[in-house]
Amino acid sequence: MQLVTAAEMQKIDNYTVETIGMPQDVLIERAAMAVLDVIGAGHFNLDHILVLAGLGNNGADGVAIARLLYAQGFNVSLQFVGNVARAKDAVHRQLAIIEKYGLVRAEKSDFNQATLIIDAIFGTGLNNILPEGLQKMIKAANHIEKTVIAVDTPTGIDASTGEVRGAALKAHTTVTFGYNKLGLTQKVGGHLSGQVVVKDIGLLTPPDMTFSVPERP
Ligand SMILES: NC(=O)C1=CN([C@@H]2O[C@H](COP(=O)(O)OP(=O)(O)OC[C@H]3O[C@@H](n4cnc5c(N)ncnc54)[C@H](OP(=O)(O)O)[C@@H]3O)[C@@H](O)[C@H]2O)[C@H](O)CC1
Ligand SMILES: [K+]
Repeated sequence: MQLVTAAEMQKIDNYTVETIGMPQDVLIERAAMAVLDVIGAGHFNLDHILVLAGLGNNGADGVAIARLLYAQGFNVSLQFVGNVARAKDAVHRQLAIIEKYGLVRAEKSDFNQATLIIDAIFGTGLNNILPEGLQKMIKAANHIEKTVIAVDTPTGIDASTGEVRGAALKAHTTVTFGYNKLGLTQKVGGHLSGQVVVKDIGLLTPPDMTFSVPERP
């Protein structure tokens, strides 16, 4: 099995989008469908699903996941985490679509109501310690031991090293795309990621790609 760092995954993402020409929104849709596959295959309590979406492409995955769940009739709440004005274009495109679906973003969600939390706040683009407010929210969520499915990486875990950036949301399951991330197998990331499911979403690896981690059997 090949493990990758965040930078290597970014290179693969960019190659697939820029060189191969695969639209980013297609990858985001396939990522969302991959998470629904895992939800469908699991024994999760789906009575009230809370999706936490951030301002990067991880958040775009989360908004797409909320849309797919809503379209299937699930009781799903979507809470945006961060300043939506600073969100990436892919997130704005997904938010515009869910408005047409009639799914209204929740301003403030009560974690206690949720039976399942989908963590789509930060993924491989995490590049700094988490803001204080988010650290507090994560510690509170960990304290009530809600079932969490992490999208690509548990928020707060550095995908390359497994270190915690201030706080990290403990996941029951992590659905990661393309390749398993080194940070999900070591340090705190190795403990907080729960069961890691690697899903193919159509990412192509550059032919001249070199990996910093030797492939494991
Ligand atoms: N790229 C693709 O084709 C696909 C990506 N997938 C998903 O995308 C994420 C990676 O997306 P990216 O936008 O690079 O990163 P994140 O979503 O993790 O978010 C990073 C953004 O958040 C800001 N940021 C980072 N760290 C912090 C922090 N500690 N505090 C506050 N804000 C932070 C950062 O902003 P900067 O201005 O600092 O750069 C980013 O905007 C990947 O994990 C997948 O889930 C698709 O699934 C497949 C296609
Ligand atoms: K995440």
